[in-house]
Amino acid sequence: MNVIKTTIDDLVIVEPTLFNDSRGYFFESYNEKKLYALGIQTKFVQDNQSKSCYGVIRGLHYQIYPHAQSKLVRVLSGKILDVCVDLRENSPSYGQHEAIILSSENQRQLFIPKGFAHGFSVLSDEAVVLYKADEWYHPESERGIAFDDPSLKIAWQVDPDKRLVSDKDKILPTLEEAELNFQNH
Ligand SMILES: Cc1cn([C@H]2C[C@H](O)[C@@H](COP(=O)(O)OP(=O)(O)O[C@H]3O[C@H](C)C(=O)[C@H](O)[C@H]3O)O2)c(=O)[nH]c1=O
Repeated sequence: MNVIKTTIDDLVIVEPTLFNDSRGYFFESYNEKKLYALGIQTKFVQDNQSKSCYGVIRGLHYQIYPHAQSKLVRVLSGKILDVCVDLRENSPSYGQHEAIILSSENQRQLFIPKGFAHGFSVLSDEAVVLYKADEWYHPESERGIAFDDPSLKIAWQVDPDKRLVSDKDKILPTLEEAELNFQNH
């Protein structure tokens, strides 16, 4: 297992070690001790899983303090473009985003610290996404930013005619309008 830095501090790709043989493959999909040794010292408390068809865009979502969540995202089947927007106050990359391909082919995982809005688009016919969170779901603290906020310039890589977004996500505010309030007081 190793980590790969991205263009945004603290947002890292986790690459598990795969053991391939004539039967198929095996890998440790989660190992708290090895993640700690790699600097991801997070105690996760909840697993989420969603299935989506091609063209779905979920996000951009986050929970505000004190329920802000770190996440560890992976793809059980299919392929997604995982997008994280840095909302951390005073971050040199505030408002910037990373877009990373996660798939059941590359078996890459993405560690997303607190302070990011998270979303993904589905690039395969279907994708099943599993992600761990280090804070429980707290609906009153849920916030979001419009996936198509022009200031973010996110290229979701899906056919606009086949885009499928929830009614809730269609009316999210832009980054400029959003309530942030992540900071650890
Ligand atoms: C997030 C969540 C949702 N729910 C319920 C609430 C709704 O009745 C139903 C679907 O929720 P929602 O439409 O918010 O699901 P997504 O659009 O996939 O939301 C997720 O999308 C992006 C990619 C994220 O990173 C977030 O973790 C999460 O917000 O599940 C729960 O019961 N527990 C939960 O932790």
